[in-house]
Amino acid sequence: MKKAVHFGAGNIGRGFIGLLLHRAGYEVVFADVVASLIDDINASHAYRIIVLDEDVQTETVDNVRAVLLDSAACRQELVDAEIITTAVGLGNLANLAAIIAEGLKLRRDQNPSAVVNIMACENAIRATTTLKQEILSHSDAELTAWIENHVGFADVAVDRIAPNRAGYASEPLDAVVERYFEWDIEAPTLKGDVTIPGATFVQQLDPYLERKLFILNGAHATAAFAGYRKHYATILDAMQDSEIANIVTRVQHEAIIGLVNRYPEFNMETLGRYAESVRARFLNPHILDDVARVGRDPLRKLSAQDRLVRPLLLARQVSEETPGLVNAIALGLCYDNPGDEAAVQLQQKLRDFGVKETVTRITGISQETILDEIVAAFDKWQVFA
Ligand SMILES: NC(=O)C1=CN([C@@H]2O[C@H](COP(=O)(O)OP(=O)(O)OC[C@H]3O[C@@H](n4cnc5c(N)ncnc54)[C@H](O)[C@@H]3O)[C@@H](O)[C@H]2O)C=CC1
Ligand SMILES: O=P(O)(O)OC[C@H]1O[C@](O)(CO)[C@@H](O)[C@@H]1O
Repeated sequence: MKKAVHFGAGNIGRGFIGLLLHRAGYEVVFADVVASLIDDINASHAYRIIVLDEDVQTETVDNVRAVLLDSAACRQELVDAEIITTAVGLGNLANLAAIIAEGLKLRRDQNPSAVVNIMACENAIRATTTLKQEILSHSDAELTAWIENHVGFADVAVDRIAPNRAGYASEPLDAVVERYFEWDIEAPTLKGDVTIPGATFVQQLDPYLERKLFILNGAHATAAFAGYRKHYATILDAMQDSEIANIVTRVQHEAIIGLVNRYPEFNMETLGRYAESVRARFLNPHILDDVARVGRDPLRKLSAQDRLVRPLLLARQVSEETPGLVNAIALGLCYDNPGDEAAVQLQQKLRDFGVKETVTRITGISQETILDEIVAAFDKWQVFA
């Protein structure tokens, strides 16, 4: 039976990537850093997916195993895997790279002719390319040459809201998800034949990736930051506040202006419909998604290449004003959740450097006009402190 190794047995790993690989006929081996999770998976070799929609449906994923990340078993699993995927969080990819490089070295020695494909299913621009660079930094010239010939690195966009168990889960491994999903895979960089029913194979990923990261994740982050500021617990609560819903819609509209200018295949109407469908997903009454989960790691979400700053700069190429994205970035700066390490660091930066200097340090934005707009919006949101 063909085998896939998936790093990160968390919400999206179990609830989406593991599921589609299982449906595609792979035995899925999860690799994770949490020992109790490994034990649970190896005790049952199966888990449930709970799909939250008007009717709640369940599906069982079986034939799964798990290994601890930094173990000999983990490296050995890579020797005969056909697919290697990750969903560990962008910041954790570097921790995987040395282990994957070591596993690929074993593979070169034990199974040299078979090809394998790697896909990093993280919310970021071209995370697989980032992972490839990290892996190659742990490889000598000989291994690098073998990797270039035998390992495909396909960038992907993955879209399915998989919240933190949302009240419906009763077993430790239950994964709760919305019904909608989309997994776009950039086909030209794959090695050999890859068939994953339900995935979409595309020639050029950028339009798909940016559409998803800006119109969905950017809007979601906005709802989370605004929701936290106005003391709501969930995205659903936040989206039912008309002021927040308007800002979210505005953020999407501005992102669309930039995307339509950048990609000839897009137009305002189709992206407008996409944005509307995304807002409907945020309003799914069965999904109780914590604003803290969706807003997690504001330093990453406010960085130059991520879901708010990049669309702002794209929109500013064609529009003089972007009040939605300016507000979203200001709300991100206001995110002072003491339970979020990056938020704590962000608040320290604000104290150390002031608002304007902090924005430049985090986002890379240096244009005075935009900085002044963000500072003004930040000041305005202090009323909800
Ligand atoms: N939850 C969602 O709806 C979606 C998440 N994503 C992306 O997927 C990634 C994971 O997100 P979630 O599943 O929500 O997070 P999560 O926190 O539920 O799962 C992450 C898993 O990775 C494990 N992990 C952390 N560092 C690791 C390492 N170095 N090696 C192996 N395992 C490690 C954790 O123990 C955890 O089990 C993120 O990049 C996120 O942006 C993408 C689309 C949807
Ligand atoms: O996983 P991140 O990048 O921290 O951001 C959370 C976002 O990811 C998702 O979990 C999946 O795209 C969204 O629900 C949310 O917008």
